[in-house]
Amino acid sequence: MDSLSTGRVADVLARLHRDAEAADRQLIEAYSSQGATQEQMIGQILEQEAKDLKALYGGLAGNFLNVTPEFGRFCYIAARACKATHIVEFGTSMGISTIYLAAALRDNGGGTLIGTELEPAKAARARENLEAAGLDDLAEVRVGDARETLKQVDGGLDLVLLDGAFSLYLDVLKLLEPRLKTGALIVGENAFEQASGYIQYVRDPRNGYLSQPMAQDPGRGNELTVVTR
Ligand SMILES: C[S@@+](CC[C@H](N)C(=O)[O-])C[C@H]1O[C@@H](n2cnc3c(N)ncnc32)[C@H](O)[C@@H]1O
Repeated sequence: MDSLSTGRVADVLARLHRDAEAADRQLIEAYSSQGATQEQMIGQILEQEAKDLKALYGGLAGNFLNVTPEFGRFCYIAARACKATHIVEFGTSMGISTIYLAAALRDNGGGTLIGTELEPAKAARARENLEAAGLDDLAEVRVGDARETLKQVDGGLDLVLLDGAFSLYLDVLKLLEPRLKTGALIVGENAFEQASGYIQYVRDPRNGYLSQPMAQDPGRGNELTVVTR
């Protein structure tokens, strides 16, 4: 049996998805009531990130902004399929995606996950949630800007999840690039074409990747990339 279907991990994830829905409801309603197109919303977020990224995410410190259960399961399946033992996650928040990925490490027989989160209070909650799920021995959550916290990462990465500030995906990828194994998977959530040049970079095969949008949740910027070099 896998850890997602039953037991402690399944219970903690069910509780966290409920908590997340309650905590983020107002924010989601506020965005949808603006009547803005998705393009406009992405544009607004990118503008805010460019102006003051720390203030933007500081203002969202009480929000989960989490992956959906379907996307979380996709991350688990991807990590199981490539028998991942070394994972990095950009954008840990309260640890929901971290739990899906750490559960895959556990079911793969062990490994290490490095997560990174700008907001100290969120990182602390992520650690508590990992502990509640019995996965804290597999995951380290680094506090601070990923452009600093991910400078020291060992090689041999099997999988990277990019789910932080939209405008930083290319910077974070470039930082991790020398540590990626051939065949490693990079899962991008909210990897939008108008942000950072990330999509253009990974879709150019000359850069050593093969990449395409995922069919899941179209419009949410889900991109699956494999390292081909
Ligand atoms: C979309 S949420 C991540 C959700 C999480 N992956 C989950 O499924 O529960 C993005 C997170 O990235 C964090 N973040 C934004 N910019 C960051 C940066 N430069 N370094 C580290 N974390 C950052 C934000 O504080 C926010 O909590």
